[in-house]
Amino acid sequence: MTHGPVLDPAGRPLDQIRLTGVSATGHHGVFDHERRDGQTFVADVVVHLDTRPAARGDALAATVHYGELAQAVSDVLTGSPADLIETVAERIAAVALAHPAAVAVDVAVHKPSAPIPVPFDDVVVAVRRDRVLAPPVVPAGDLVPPPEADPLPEPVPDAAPQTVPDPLPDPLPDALPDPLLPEPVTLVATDVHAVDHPDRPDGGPLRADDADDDAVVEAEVVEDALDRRPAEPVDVVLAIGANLGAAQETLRQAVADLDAVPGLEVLEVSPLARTAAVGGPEQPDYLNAVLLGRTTLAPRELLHAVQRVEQGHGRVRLERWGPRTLDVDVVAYGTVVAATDDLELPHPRAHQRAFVLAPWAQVDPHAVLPGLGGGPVAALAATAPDRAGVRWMALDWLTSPVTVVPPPAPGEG
Ligand SMILES: Nc1ncnc2c1ncn2[C@@H]1O[C@H](COP(=O)(O)OP(=O)(O)OP(=O)(O)O)[C@@H](O)[C@H]1O
Ligand SMILES: Nc1nc2c(c(=O)[nH]1)N=C(CO)CN2
Repeated sequence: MTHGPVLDPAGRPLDQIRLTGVSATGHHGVFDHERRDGQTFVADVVVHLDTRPAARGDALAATVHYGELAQAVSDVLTGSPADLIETVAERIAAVALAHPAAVAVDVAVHKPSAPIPVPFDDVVVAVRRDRVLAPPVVPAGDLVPPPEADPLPEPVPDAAPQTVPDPLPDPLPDALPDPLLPEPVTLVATDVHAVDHPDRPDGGPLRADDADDDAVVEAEVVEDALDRRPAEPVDVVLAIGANLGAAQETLRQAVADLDAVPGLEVLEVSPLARTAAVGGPEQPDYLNAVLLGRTTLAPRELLHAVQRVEQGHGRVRLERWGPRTLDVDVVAYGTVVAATDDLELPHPRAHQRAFVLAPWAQVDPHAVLPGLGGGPVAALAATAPDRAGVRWMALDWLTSPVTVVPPPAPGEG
């Protein structure tokens, strides 16, 4: 394989477990005869890891069991047919990275009998994947049991510059227009002032006495800059998650529901991640995804719109961080930084949540989370405390006719 070493955080090459020449008959390919007749596929896998913890305790559990790895690789080769050996390579990478000790993996898939009309020796697709540049597919067939909660080796975002996406973002456009607020502004508490309100017939400031005369006005109408619509559409990032019911189907529907919100357009949808629940009670794994969109709604209007979508899917709030049919968070609204009683931007916990950051980095590798604690999303994903809980990503989850990730079973995870 032509990839160089993967380095540890101190810049030293990591150890490797090399498994070469695993061969099996598979049915991958775009031609009917390939699907029908099958042919030989061969895989080479190099797992990059620190083998010292295993050697220190002479403990198989602390390393990657090469026998199990070989079986899993063979299962992918013989498993559900894919058109491309690129897809097969990603599935194998996903299997290898399911081992908590694996920091990165090189996979080569050979197809020596490929239907190529000229004499040739071999054709190979070779990929390197790690926990930042994660495989965008789930392995075919059953999920490998989730890894035990062993401590992960230290992340190596700085250590493998040849493979990990550049943690420095592309320069931000100079004039990232923030039509709402001239500069990123921190609103420390609800900042009460009247603003022009788009819903008021005269467009003027909304006042408490705008309410129906017969209605009992119990609360003062309090508005702040987060109620103001932007002069131009603003880029937004939404995170969706679910771990109750038919989670994948709910998330698919939620994407459609959000796109149907007047004033909100969904532009990109991340791969679907299966993630261990973070915080709260014992609960099933989540399915999570991130949507990139554009809105003409005010931030608080957007919050209320996403909350209506949650409610439409039977969301009930019983306990903090409890299981839910659907959660939709506003992760970022342009570059606005604000903290009010009901809305914080960016979302106050987004910077530490791999279940948000990892899918976001997949759909936008150069994304930057604004605000204090923000930074390049791919780099934040690589160090987020729950990064080991991000188990699989499925690329085609919106369109695939079948469930690409088995719905989490109650108590599982
Ligand atoms: N950026 C934001 N996106 C969504 N909700 C927010 C945001 N900032 C503040 N909130 C407030 O958080 C409240 C609780 O939201 P929710 O019930 O979805 O929390 P949660 O999903 O259990 O936990 P977490 O907020 O940690 O994701 C909402 O009623 C909302 O007013
Ligand atoms: N894996 C995962 N864990 C969570 C999630 C979530 O979406 N995914 N949402 C939470 C509250 O929003 C709390 N914990």
